[in-house]
Amino acid sequence: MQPAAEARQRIARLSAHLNPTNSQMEVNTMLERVDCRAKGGSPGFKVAILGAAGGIGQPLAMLMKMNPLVSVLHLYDVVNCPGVTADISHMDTGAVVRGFLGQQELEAALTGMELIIIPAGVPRKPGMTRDDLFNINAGIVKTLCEGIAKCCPNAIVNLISNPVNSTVPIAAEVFKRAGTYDPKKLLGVTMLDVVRANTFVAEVLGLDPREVDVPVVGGHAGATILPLLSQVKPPCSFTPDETEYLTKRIQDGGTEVVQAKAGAGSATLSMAYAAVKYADACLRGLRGDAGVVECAFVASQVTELPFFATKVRLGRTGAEEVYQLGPLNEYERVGLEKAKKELATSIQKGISFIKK
Ligand SMILES: NC(=O)c1ccc[n+]([C@@H]2O[C@H](COP(=O)([O-])OP(=O)(O)OC[C@H]3O[C@@H](n4cnc5c(N)ncnc54)[C@H](O)[C@@H]3O)[C@@H](O)[C@H]2O)c1
Ligand SMILES: O=C(O)C[C@H](O)C(=O)O
Repeated sequence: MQPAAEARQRIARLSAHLNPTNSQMEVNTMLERVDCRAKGGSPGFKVAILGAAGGIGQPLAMLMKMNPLVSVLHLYDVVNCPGVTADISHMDTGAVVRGFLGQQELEAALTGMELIIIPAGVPRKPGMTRDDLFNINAGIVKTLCEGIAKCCPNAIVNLISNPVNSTVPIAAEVFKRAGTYDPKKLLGVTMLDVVRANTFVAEVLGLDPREVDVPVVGGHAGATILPLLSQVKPPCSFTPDETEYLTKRIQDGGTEVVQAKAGAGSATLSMAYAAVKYADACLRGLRGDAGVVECAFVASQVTELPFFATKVRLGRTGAEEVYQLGPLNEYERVGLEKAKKELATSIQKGISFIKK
């Protein structure tokens, strides 16, 4: 018997006898991985990037092609995707890359995928807020999520397109309408706020940023970005001036890049880095690794708002545990009230866009 056929039989036997709680879907996923290995691809997960030819999409595609947890990488965009795909596909890493161009190929891009990363949409120019992107990006996210609901309803979705505070509620409403909504699987990516917070705090403390862990909660726009400097690891303290400087710099990190790029877009390279850091955490969770915890904007009961960013534990089914805020100091309590006010409006705007 061929090794692949043997492995298929072994998985089918083992999952039936050893772990009867495995769903048929989980067994199928394991079998697909064996098939992929038999065809020369690496074992791992199937990942699609929607908006793969853009400023974030291209470096994100490159970094995901380098990720050993990825076996199949689908790149989808409405322009320039064949070139990006040809380029990335020459990298001698394990993942098999396929490109998909235009709405007519969206379903093929999505079918069978386990993780979908969405950086599709327009970026800011100087003078704009993230909310100014709503009119264009809301429709893009709606269309892509309708495709996900139809073709890969069980996939984990990492949503990057701005304004995240509204696009996540839009995606949730699309999935609810389609009857496929699983709150654990819809994750708004706020990792760049954490990456920036770690960097800026490390600068002030004179530490290596890799040793620093700053929880950033709330949402992903201006005052809704709330770094919890009282909970920084390793434990440390800041003067009121340092707290004010760091909080403002973290909240305005996106604008700092938009202004420096002077009309040529917003953060792309640091965002691709943050997106891969986050996607890798999701894949480790899917693989069953224990203790994978990162911040994300998710369906939440931590506050009275339906969505909120906090630390979440990522597991086989997505965001399996949403952590509470922990003790806040007075500065953070004031920041939280301000964040919640702005967030409530942005969340409602997203929900109304679908319900109108
Ligand atoms: N969450 C975050 O922390 C964060 C950080 C940076 C940027 N962003 C957001 O990410 C988005 C993308 O930024 P960028 O710099 O890559 O922009 P970009 O314009 O360089 O790239 C966007 C890509 O999306 C594609 N696209 C447009 N409509 C599409 C559709 N219907 N289907 C598939 N692809 C489509 C475009 O063709 C383009 O290639 C923006 O909304 C930006 O604000 C979010
Ligand atoms: O600032 C932006 O518009 C892009 C992104 O949200 C960021 O934080 O860099």
